[in-house]
Amino acid sequence: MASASSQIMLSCKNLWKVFGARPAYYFDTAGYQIDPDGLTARLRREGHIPAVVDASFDVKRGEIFVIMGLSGSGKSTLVRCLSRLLDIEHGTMEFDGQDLAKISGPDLIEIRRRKMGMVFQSFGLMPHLTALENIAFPLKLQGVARPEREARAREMLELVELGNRGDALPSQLSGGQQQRVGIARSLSTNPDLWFLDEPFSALDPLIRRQMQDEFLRLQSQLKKTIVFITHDIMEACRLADRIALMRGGKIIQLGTPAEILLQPVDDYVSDFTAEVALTRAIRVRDLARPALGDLPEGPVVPPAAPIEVILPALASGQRQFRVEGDDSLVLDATSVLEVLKRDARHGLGPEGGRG
Ligand SMILES: Nc1ncnc2c1ncn2[C@@H]1O[C@H](COP(=O)(O)OP(=O)(O)OP(=O)(O)O)[C@@H](O)[C@H]1O
Repeated sequence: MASASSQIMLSCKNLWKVFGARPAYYFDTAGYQIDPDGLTARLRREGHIPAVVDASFDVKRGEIFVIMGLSGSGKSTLVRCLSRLLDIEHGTMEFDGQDLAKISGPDLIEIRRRKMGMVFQSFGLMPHLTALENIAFPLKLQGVARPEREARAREMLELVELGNRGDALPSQLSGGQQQRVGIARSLSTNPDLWFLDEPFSALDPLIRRQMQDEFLRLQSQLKKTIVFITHDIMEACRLADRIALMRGGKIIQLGTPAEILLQPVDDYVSDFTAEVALTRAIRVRDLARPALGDLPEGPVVPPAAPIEVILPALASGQRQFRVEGDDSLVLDATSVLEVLKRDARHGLGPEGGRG
């Protein structure tokens, strides 16, 4: 079995990023124990912006790790630190056995070019290059020969289902198509760590939803390690394996979507999640419990299905459900009813829910 550490691709401890006149001043005393709340207050008092405050987390191999928070909470700054577009003031970021914070010069360029992929909200395509040329561009920077990079770019175009639009310029493509090109470009170098900063925010809601489905389809094939930023809780709950919720530079809760939705750490988090219809966002496996004694007769439900799928059976009196593929689990009507009650309190019925 793989060791726990090999399942972690990026391990961050006590990261700080501060904007202002002399941020380093506050961190350069060896051996001094930082009091995060005290230091944050002092930084603010003294005209600095603590944009990332003492952030610690691990990103596991193959997971979609979503960083979520309102505007100004520090999401982009954190990801810019992870990709080393910004230098941190304090902390460690272990990636591939090295402290990313300590790498510089050509080694850093190499890591960014070969091991990291990035997609931004503003698609960032070069307007005078075709879709195919845009996708091949990072490989050109790596010195890959033309036939090889074009073959790879064609493969990536197929992957994002734009195989017939390789010759189009960005201006000839829709927003969703441009973002597909951006995604294909960032994947052309086969990165180990894939950063996406609000990649679908500029798209209208319908296209956005399609792109989310597309993204999940891609991920089920590619199994990349992904850090995905969004300010949209619904998007976070749809896509994330785990969510880090930021406020004022701090990670205030880190957990699976179900943990964040069902066990919010405080009122801020529960307000943040109030408009998510749990019957859609919570899955059968989130509420299933170990079966005690004989398994119930009755319907078998897929573990990944949203619990709304069992509502018709619940309405016709079914009280227990078996979980497909795992005979040790059952789902009880009582736990589902709790979720229904919470949705009703927030005006989110099974039909009217927005999640
Ligand atoms: N280059 C900079 N100089 C000074 N302050 C900055 C700089 N970049 C970001 N900030 C500040 O840091 C804080 C965090 O900003 P950041 O852009 O990371 O937030 P965000 O959560 O990504 O917001 P949004 O969703 O609006 O992009 C904000 O107070 C912002 O004003």
